[in-house]
Amino acid sequence: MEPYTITKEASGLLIYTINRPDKRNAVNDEVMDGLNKAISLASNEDVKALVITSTGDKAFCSGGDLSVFHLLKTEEDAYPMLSKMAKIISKLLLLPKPTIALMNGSAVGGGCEIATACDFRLGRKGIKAGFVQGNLAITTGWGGGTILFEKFPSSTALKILTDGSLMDTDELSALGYLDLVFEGDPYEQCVAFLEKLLDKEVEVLAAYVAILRKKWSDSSILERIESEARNCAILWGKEIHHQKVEEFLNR
Ligand SMILES: CC[C@H](C(=O)O)C(=O)SCCNC(=O)CCNC(=O)[C@H](O)C(C)(C)COP(=O)(O)OP(=O)(O)OC[C@H]1O[C@@H](n2cnc3c(N)ncnc32)[C@H](O)[C@@H]1OP(=O)(O)O
Repeated sequence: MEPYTITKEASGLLIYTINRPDKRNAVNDEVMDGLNKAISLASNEDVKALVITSTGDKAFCSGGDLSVFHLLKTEEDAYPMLSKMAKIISKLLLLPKPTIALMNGSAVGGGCEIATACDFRLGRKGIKAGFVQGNLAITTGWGGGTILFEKFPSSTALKILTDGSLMDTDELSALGYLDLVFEGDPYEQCVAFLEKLLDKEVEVLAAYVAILRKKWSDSSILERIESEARNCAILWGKEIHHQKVEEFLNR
């Protein structure tokens, strides 16, 4: 089974689908590489927006693949993986096209980091989402914390990160984290949400998005994201993190 698919729709949408439902659509190196490829393809002039979603209805993305990444023991082991995905999420954040996280299932850990980097988040009724990294004695490491502080009031972002809890769609909507809570077919709901956007010329969409991207590219956000990855790597190398991951894997 392919770990991801990339499809171009006649509507102008480019759809990146994580296809690892047996692992709750956890991110491994192949998923990272696929996302990087989709982001590059989204720059093509016939693409109006990039949608990130996944297979099944249990999980949008459960973050880093713990069955693989738990083998990374030291800061030096972990940093290359964290920095690789942080660079991809930075590229997603600054993509000169609108981006949509179509959350067909729960988003946990790095799954929330991917969703937070998108311009819009559409969540299926009944899903949950949470930045659980703190429960694993690490922080976000792919840029999600930096971006959350960029997009939300600092007290809201700090509460979400330090709580580390899974929030339901009512809580996520109250925080302004979800732009739509939907029922029914995710793709149909996504197209309906984007109906007016998809009716605009790609140059108009790109020009509006450029205003937003410039705000970030003028700041030091890329350096701040890299610093987040480095600090996460330091925590990653500590024994308490490995104990917490073992607890999950042996639950
Ligand atoms: C890498 C760092 C990155 C970062 O932010 O920097 C991170 O993402 S750190 C956070 C890593 N993610 C997690 O801690 C989430 C772990 N998963 C869960 O909490 C749950 O699985 C959940 C809530 C996503 C779904 O719960 P549900 O009850 O629906 O499913 P199960 O827990 O029974 O899991 C089913 C199946 O999937 C495997 N699985 C789930 N998540 C992961 C994962 N992140 N990596 C690898 N495998 C995962 C789980 O082991 C089960 O497999 P099975 O073989 O059936 O035991």
